[in-house]
Amino acid sequence: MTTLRIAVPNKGSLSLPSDQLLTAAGYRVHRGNRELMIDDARNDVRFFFLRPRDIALYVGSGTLDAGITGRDLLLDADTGAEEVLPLGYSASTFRFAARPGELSAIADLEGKRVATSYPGLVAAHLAEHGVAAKLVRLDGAVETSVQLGIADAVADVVETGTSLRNSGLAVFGEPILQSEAVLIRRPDADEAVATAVERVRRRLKGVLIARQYVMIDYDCPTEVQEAACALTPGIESPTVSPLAREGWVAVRSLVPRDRAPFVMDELWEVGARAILVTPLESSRI
Ligand SMILES: Nc1ncnc2c1ncn2[C@@H]1O[C@H](COP(=O)(O)OP(=O)(O)OP(=O)(O)O)[C@@H](O)[C@H]1O
Ligand SMILES: O=P(O)(O)OC[C@H]1O[C@H](OP(=O)(O)OP(=O)(O)O)[C@H](O)[C@@H]1O
Ligand SMILES: [Mg+2]
Repeated sequence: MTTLRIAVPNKGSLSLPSDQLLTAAGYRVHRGNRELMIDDARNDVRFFFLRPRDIALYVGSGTLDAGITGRDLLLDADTGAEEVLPLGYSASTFRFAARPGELSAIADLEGKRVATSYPGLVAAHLAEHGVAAKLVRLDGAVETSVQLGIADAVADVVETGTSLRNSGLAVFGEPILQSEAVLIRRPDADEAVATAVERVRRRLKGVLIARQYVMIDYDCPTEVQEAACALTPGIESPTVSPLAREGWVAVRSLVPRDRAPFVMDELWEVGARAILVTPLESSRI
């Protein structure tokens, strides 16, 4: 059997949530001594801890089979690695910003200097819009470049907007990209690798579903069963079982965690009783 080779971010905002997700999915990624590589023999996986920016390169070239990185980093590297599952954390928007009022649309960047750590992504976006601008490639703290006079605008990751505000900049134009952590895989994998990557994808997806959903159980009279099930359609379909009590059924379904209190109110109002909500440990859907 082939040992799957998976790249995991070794630092930055992707690192901790990636470790937590993999651990919840049953993998052993704990690095007691900042190891660069860990063998998880039980799962037949070898994890490589790499800079998030480099992960798409390793996976795109087929050196590694799969990895976790940011969608923005994946597109910036443009290596042929494929996104197979959005992971929900390290979410951000990729935006243009300049001094408030100076620029208002992407076309205004014509002939201007744009600082960024994501030159591949920004060059592709500008070319798509037919805008010729000069890219200034920086490693980080991109927001400061306008104040220091080496750029007229920036293109950067925005989460809360605090970094932009602190540098006296404001976003303009349409967002370039919505980013989040993603599971990626190599192109042209053989069947054994493709199957093993699919197993990882299913495990991670199972944890994400368990985090997003809760199990709801309730009893209701058969005459309101349809109305109640409409409130709890589940992912596929609710499970309906007969109750010993004549004219009643028991229903079990998944509901989005943040909707659960509202669904409970609505179920009660249509006549459901004994409504119970239970968290999920994991799932395979
Ligand atoms: N403030 C943030 N909020 C959410 N996601 C972020 C934030 N900063 C960076 N990211 C995401 O993290 C990934 C960038 O990884 P990177 O290695 O740059 O992490 P970092 O936290 O910026 O660490 P560093 O720049 O110190 O290496 C990208 O996918 C980016 O969208
Ligand atoms: O909208 P905000 O909540 O302020 O977050 C966005 C900032 O976070 C990241 O910076 P990071 O701390 O990684 O520093 P860097 O620019 O050196 O990468 C990103 O590059 C932005 O600067
Ligand atoms: Mg950064």
